[in-house]
Amino acid sequence: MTGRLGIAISGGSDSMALMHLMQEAFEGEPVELYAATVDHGLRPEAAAEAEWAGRAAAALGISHEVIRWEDGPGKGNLQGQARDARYHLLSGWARRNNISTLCVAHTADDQAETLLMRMARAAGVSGLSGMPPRRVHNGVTLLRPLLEVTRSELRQYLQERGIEWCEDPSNCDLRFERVRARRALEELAPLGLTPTVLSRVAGNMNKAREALDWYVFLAARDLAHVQAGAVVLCQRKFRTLPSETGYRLLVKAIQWVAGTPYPPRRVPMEIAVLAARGGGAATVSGCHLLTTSKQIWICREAKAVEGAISLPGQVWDSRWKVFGGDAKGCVVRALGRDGLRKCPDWRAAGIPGTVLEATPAVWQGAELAAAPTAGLANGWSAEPVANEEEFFASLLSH
Ligand SMILES: Nc1ncnc2c1ncn2[C@@H]1O[C@H](COP(=O)(O)OP(=O)(O)OP(=O)(O)O)[C@@H](O)[C@H]1O
Repeated sequence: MTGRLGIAISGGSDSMALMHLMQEAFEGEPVELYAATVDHGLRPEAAAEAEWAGRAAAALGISHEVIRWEDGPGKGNLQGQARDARYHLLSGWARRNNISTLCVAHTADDQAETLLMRMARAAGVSGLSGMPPRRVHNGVTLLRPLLEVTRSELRQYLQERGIEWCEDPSNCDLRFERVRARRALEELAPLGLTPTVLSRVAGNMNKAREALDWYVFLAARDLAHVQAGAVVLCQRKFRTLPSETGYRLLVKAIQWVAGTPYPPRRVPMEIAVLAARGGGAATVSGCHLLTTSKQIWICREAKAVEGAISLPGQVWDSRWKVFGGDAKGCVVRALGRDGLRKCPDWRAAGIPGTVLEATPAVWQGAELAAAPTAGLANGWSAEPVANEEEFFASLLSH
């Protein structure tokens, strides 16, 4: 069976080299290569460069598509928006073409620049792991096979074969932090801080991160469970964890409860860790952290789910399914403080009121028809879409 591999080519030296290297590596193998270029429409020359990249692919017999960024950019960080759009468009293209793996041409130089920029933000082990060699984006596996190869090695390879590439003028624009980092690296090279060495540091950090994730997973197995869609930790055991393990466990719990791939910012997280250790409360990333005499609960923040509304049987807040009773004229909304007051038996389950307020209830206009999590089932059930095992599994994925 023939497999398909995608290559994201900008027309720059790195991705041109990647395309040629892959063409050489898979010559005669049952692998079909597909290339794509995103035309962001941000520079007048971009369309011509994308077409040029297409001709370069065609010359190697590789099918190529130009993908235009039709609906951007909006206000704010232009580079960030262009990058997010690029990954979104490329992964969409890959999915449409049954390409499960897409290669991008980040080099050791890119990795070193990333590391330097993250150091400037006082990054920890995860940040200093740099860009991962493999990650899944939007259901497509992104591979970075050139992370240990330098840009100058790739350019030498291209020059030796007389292969041309496009120079992107923004690579010299000192308004961009990445360009300034590149300049700084030239100064640092005499100290031995070369792209190769820094990308090796990222590799070492990546191994340390994997080890930490493993200990976080073991700790969670020992002291965490999932209840009413919230992550619940044993406070006594949590206090004995090394601070980095506890910090990472809370980050992952908050990400899981909030359903976001992005970790919360450092400062609110540090406040949350202090609250968890000291028996207090905190709000971070649309989640509420509260403590009872023996437990730490991480639940959805009531305010974050105030506007969430769905029909019975549909998924509510991307997290719950409510079903069972007579659905006529009913909608699913958060139980909220008002709803909780209408549930006389809510204390029986031993779940804090703040946690229950952010769980789903069935409403008929202003009337509470059912609140299955708060002891008022009336023939209805509420089940989280993701189970506890998925929380544990999320601790090992990044
Ligand atoms: N316009 C584009 N079309 C297709 N692929 C691109 C395009 N721009 C970049 N790429 C791919 O991404 C790789 C990295 O490029 P670049 O360093 O500009 O990316 P980035 O995505 O901004 O990096 P980062 O993720 O570090 O911000 C390129 O080598 C190429 O494989």
